Amino acid sequence: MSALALRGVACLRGGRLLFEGLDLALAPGEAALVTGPNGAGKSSLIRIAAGLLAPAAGSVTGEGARALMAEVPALDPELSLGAALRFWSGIDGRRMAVGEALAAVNLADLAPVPVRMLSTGQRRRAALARVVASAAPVWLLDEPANGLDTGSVALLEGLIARHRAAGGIALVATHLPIALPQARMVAL
Ligand SMILES: Nc1ncnc2c1ncn2[C@@H]1O[C@H](COP(=O)(O)OP(=O)(O)OP(=O)(O)O)[C@@H](O)[C@H]1O
Repeated sequence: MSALALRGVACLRGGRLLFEGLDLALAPGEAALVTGPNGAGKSSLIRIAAGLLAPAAGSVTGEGARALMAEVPALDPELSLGAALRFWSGIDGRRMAVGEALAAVNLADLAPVPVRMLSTGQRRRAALARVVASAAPVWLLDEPANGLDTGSVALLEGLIARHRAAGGIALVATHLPIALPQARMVAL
């Protein structure tokens, strides 16, 4: 089961109120697209939903594990891509999921290559593989399309669609166009 609900959420950063009174309820299969100009608070909202940043007001509740794809992928640059992903999936008890996740983002061939040698778009897809491997029902994606070419954006859209079709939830912050059919729009 998956669910994510934000009620009356306000965000204060560095003494500035970025937004307030934000309500959003996502049920299984639903998605929301968070948009807004630079500095509007998109990343902050994703961090609030992840439980990494406390809202100044309101609450975040939900059901199911949440997987965060942050702007900087937390993958050890010195490890091979496969080993770096297995570190995290091992913590989730899902080491076996790495091969399938790498194939899902078209990076299977690069599993032996050190993370530091990956290109910008490959790093982004590697971060996505970490989310896929987690099998968490709630995906929190911060600028997932940054650095992706057209084909990789289509791949990202397909993975989100597959995740939703399986009952997952996606909260996506982006300043680039991403096709998320019937997504709620959250304009900051
Ligand atoms: N740790 C912090 N302390 C104080 N202010 C911060 C902190 N982190 C971010 N901010 C400020 O909060 C505001 C919102 O930042 P955030 O990264 O959430 O915006 P964003 O909408 O994701 O922007 P962008 O489109 O540029 O990525 C910015 O003005 C930023 O300077």
